[in-house]
Amino acid sequence: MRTADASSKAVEFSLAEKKPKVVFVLGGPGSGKGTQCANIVQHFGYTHFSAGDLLRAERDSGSENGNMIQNMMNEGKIVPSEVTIKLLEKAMLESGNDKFLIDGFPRNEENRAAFEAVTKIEPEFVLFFRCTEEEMERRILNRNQGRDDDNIETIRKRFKVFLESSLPVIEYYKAKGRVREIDASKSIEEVFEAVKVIFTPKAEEVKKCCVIL
Ligand SMILES: Nc1ncnc2c1ncn2[C@@H]1O[C@H](COP(=O)(O)OP(=O)(O)O)[C@@H](O)[C@H]1O
Ligand SMILES: Nc1ccn([C@@H]2O[C@H](COP(=O)(O)OP(=O)(O)O)[C@@H](O)[C@H]2O)c(=O)n1
Ligand SMILES: [Mg+2]
Repeated sequence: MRTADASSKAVEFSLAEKKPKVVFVLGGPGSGKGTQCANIVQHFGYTHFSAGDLLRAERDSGSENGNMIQNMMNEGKIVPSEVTIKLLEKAMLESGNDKFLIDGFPRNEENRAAFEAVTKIEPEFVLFFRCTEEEMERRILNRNQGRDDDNIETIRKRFKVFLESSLPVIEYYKAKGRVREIDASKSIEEVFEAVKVIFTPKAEEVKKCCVIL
């Protein structure tokens, strides 16, 4: 039997076997990724994994990587892919679902290339929440989740990492026609209206349209 602790070879085989559907959810810190993923889960049957949440849980579990993760997060830096991908694989394999929202990943080229090499999974599409820095900063400073990295000094570092390392990943998928971009500066409800259009199967849109007619 393949377990979560199985060798990476077996895990790779198992994920390839299951061929899960993956949507990457990207956007700057505070753009609303987690908020909208919770809405998508309720309406569209996906399972949501936030790379940041998985890393924080790993840090808090007393793992040998705990200090490294904490130090990277405090600097707004991106944890080596090996660590994050193992956590994502384990979570996906244990979930039993076959549709995943992967939030805050891939955050740099190393994340992207390593995930593809290890899992052989290509995302269905990339949901990109575009938001101004001014608005993201305001949201993070009001977030009140007790996160050490939600302070102005670290926020500025995270914005820089987003521009330098994460935007190129979005550009990579844009060139492949896989990015679905949303104006995330609007209210939570307005953003979700735009999200719903993207996740609603085309046939259902036609059905709705026919009922109205
Ligand atoms: N569209 C929005 N308008 C105003 N506040 C929002 C919006 N989306 C999310 N928020 C709030 O902003 C903060 C950051 O949202 P979050 O979903 O944690 O973003 P991310 O995961 O991208 O960092 C949270 O406190 C959330 O309640
Ligand atoms: N793929 C990822 C995602 C997050 N992280 C780390 O986790 C931190 C918080 O990520 P997050 O996704 O929870 O943050 P938000 O964008 O939700 O504010 C990042 O600043 C990184 O230090 C990472 O190293 N690699
Ligand atoms: Mg988040």
